[in-house]
Amino acid sequence: VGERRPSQRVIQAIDQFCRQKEWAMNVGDEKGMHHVVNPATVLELGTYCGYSTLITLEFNPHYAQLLYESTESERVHKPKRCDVFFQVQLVEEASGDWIPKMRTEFGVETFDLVFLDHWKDRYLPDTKLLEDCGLLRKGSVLLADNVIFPGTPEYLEYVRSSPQYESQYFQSHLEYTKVEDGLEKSVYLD
Ligand SMILES: CCc1ncnc2c1ncn2[C@@H]1O[C@H](/C=C/CNC(=O)c2cc(-c3ccc(F)cc3)cc(O)c2O)[C@@H](O)[C@H]1O
Ligand SMILES: [Mg+2]
Repeated sequence: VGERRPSQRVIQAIDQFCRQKEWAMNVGDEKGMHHVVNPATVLELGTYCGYSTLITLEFNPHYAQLLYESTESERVHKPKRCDVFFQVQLVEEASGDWIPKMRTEFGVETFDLVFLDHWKDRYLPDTKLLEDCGLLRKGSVLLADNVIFPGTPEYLEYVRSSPQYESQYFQSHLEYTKVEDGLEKSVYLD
């Protein structure tokens, strides 16, 4: 998705390294989102090392630098209005601070897909923030990693009990392991 994200060879190298040498918290090659959605405007919460990305929010400068190096994406501090399709836009800020600015700074009306993979206790507050900022539309998809392990119980309870979402669990395994984990896909019904 987008010619600027790390090449498939980089992804394969990351997977091989994490399987054979040192585990890391990438969504991984088994869970991956390719079989779940086909988005246009994507927000990722928690870049980590840029394994999966389009507009991505990352507040740790070390991880942000990793993405710049691996995708030549421009260092975005004051992002101009831009066509977010097929571009990597990294915002080195906390999601809670920047979600309210998405429309004015990026000209984003609504997101087709939000991939939640940052601190697990931020999934629910950031989802509510996206709703309050009007950044979700009928059909927007929230895709959440780690809903079983490490687990996001409050978020899961919310999207599964709220009449505003149609939720579906895609069972898989914690990246590079045999531990159960999975992705929760929640479609916003508005
Ligand atoms: C403040 C809001 C906010 N704004 C912007 N950036 C933010 C942010 N909050 C966090 N970040 C950045 O996102 C990334 C964090 C990701 C957090 N992910 C897991 O904790 C995780 C853990 C396991 C696991 C743990 C323990 C085990 F034993 C096994 C597996 C497995 C997984 O797949 C996991 O995703 C880092 O780059 C943060 O700098
Ligand atoms: Mg994860």
